[in-house]
Amino acid sequence: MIKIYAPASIGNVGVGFDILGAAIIPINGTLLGDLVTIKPSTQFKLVNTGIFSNKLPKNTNQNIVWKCWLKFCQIIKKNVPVSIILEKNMPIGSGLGSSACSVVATLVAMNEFCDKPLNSKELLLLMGEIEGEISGSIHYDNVAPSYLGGLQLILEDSEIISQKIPNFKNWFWVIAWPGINVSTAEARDILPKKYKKEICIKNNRYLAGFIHASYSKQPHLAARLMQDFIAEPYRIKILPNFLEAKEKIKKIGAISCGISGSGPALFAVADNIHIAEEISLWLRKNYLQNNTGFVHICFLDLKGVRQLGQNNETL
Ligand SMILES: Nc1ncnc2c1ncn2[C@@H]1O[C@H](COP(=O)(O)OP(=O)(O)O)[C@@H](O)[C@H]1O
Ligand SMILES: N[C@@H](CCOP(=O)(O)O)C(=O)O
Repeated sequence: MIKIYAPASIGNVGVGFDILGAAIIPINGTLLGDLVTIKPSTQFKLVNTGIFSNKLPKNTNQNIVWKCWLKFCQIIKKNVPVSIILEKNMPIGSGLGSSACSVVATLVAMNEFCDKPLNSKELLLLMGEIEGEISGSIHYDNVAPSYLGGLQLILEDSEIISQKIPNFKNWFWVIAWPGINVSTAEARDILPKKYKKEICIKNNRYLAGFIHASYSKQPHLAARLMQDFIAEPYRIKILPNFLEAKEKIKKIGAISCGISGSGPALFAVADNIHIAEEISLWLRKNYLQNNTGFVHICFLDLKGVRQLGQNNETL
């Protein structure tokens, strides 16, 4: 039996549309991501469990887990009959890389189960391809951090797809999902096809500055540069409470705040636990729209995908 956990992630991280992604884990150590368990079987079987399993497509052939299994078998040119349990703990269309969690956990589990026929670059390419089929275009900013951990800079170079960059150890990442869903494909569709030269230059300057500040250990500069000129101005119209919340969170003391992925989740960064707790409390009272919503204070998850034992301890 192989049991794999893939963590939730924050796509874009404000300044890096489709270029930066961060894997996260609540500071209390609870797992925030999907779990996939694979056992040998005589034919393909998929059982969905977990709090958000009732939101998955009813038809197995529409579950990404099935798509991952099929593509994996096609690539290795072998039919591998398995029984899969998907523990769907991440809400779909939340802005926390829910589909990426399922894709990463399934492909890593299949690869382990088959004694690693694919190397990590081949696996990541496949993860990006499947994520692209769901959201309309390939973007690695959820699958790369969920797979590799930490804060990932997507390079898509001929040799290297993504690399980890330094992070600030005292940053607390508060994430809030209000309990409603936004389709990533739709939130990508509303973005302009073209941007003005000034916006491109400004965006390049801020992103380059953020990477520089991360390497030269300047947290306040890094936080100031975490601004989104590409997606946020267009997505706020589908996230009616976001701007108000951002203003309030900044007043409480967040050093940065933005839309997580394509929303509706948001993230805020605080450089001390007291401010993080105050932000978390305010979000719980004011940003959640129903009792399925949640708020977590997180660290970056530096490990990324991992194998778990029977009792969910990391192996
Ligand atoms: N295992 C799965 N996890 C998440 N989404 C899935 C899964 N299987 C199928 N889907 C479908 O894929 C789409 C994912 O939507 P998307 O908005 O991209 O979610 P997210 O932003 O949370 O990754 C939805 O239409 C959903 O029904
Ligand atoms: N860069 C993507 C990230 C989407 O993340 P998700 O968690 O909303 O799927 C985008 O902004 O479209």
